[in-house]
Amino acid sequence: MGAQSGRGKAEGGGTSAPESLLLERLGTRCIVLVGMPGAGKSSVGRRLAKRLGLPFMDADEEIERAAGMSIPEIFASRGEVEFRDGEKRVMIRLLQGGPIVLATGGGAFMNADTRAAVARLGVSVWLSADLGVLLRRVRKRTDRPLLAEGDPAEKLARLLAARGDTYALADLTVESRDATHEAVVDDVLAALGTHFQRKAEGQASPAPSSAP
Ligand SMILES: Nc1ncnc2c1ncn2[C@@H]1O[C@H](COP(=O)(O)OP(=O)(O)O)[C@@H](O)[C@H]1O
Ligand SMILES: O=C(O)C1=C[C@@H](OP(=O)(O)O)[C@@H](O)[C@H](O)C1
Ligand SMILES: [Mg+2]
Repeated sequence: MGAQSGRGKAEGGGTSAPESLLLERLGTRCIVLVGMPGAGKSSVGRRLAKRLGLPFMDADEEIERAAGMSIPEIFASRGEVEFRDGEKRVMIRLLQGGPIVLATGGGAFMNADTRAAVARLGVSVWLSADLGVLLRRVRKRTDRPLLAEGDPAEKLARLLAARGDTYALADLTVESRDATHEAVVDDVLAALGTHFQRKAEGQASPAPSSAP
């Protein structure tokens, strides 16, 4: 047994010092991954959680579990409005269970109530990616109702144009580049580390004097 402690398990068993510090600074907040379909929220999120030794939750899976149906079935039988309603409820419930890594569905962060809950209970990370990368990735699966009909490239472009400014409200932006999942996990960890370090330094520095 090494001398290291904590929940995060680095390769080889222990917890690396930066990851322990990150967990300490995260406290009970959730790491919330937002962004377009194909950004890697689910697959990168799962690996990120493993690296930190945190539970991983995928809002889409929880919605499916609660409804007893797949997402395409929910869209087909109940419609998108009801899906979004359930999504908001599930997001707020999951956010209350931190610390976890939470992968959202691509539309979840568009809801203002959900964004307010994320701001209160989480640190949000926009996994951004260019359209070419997204398109290659979403072509691997056909269970996204919003991309099911018509030209997926055009649909993705329209979704990104409508949502990009809102995703940019996230606390952090990390490019979900065309590299391995683990490389993107490294980038997310680095961005979180810098974010918490800056916050810690901000709290430690004295208030600026208003004296002339
Ligand atoms: N960095 C990456 N490298 C290689 N493949 C990736 C990467 N990120 C995501 N993918 C793949 O792209 C597809 C969509 O990823 P997923 O995690 O489901 O995205 P999201 O949940 O954001 O829609 C999956 O097949 C996933 O393995
Ligand atoms: O962008 C969206 O509105 C959606 C994205 C999907 O999740 P992923 O982003 O994980 O594909 C899923 O929530 C649903 O099909 C709607
Ligand atoms: Mg997903």
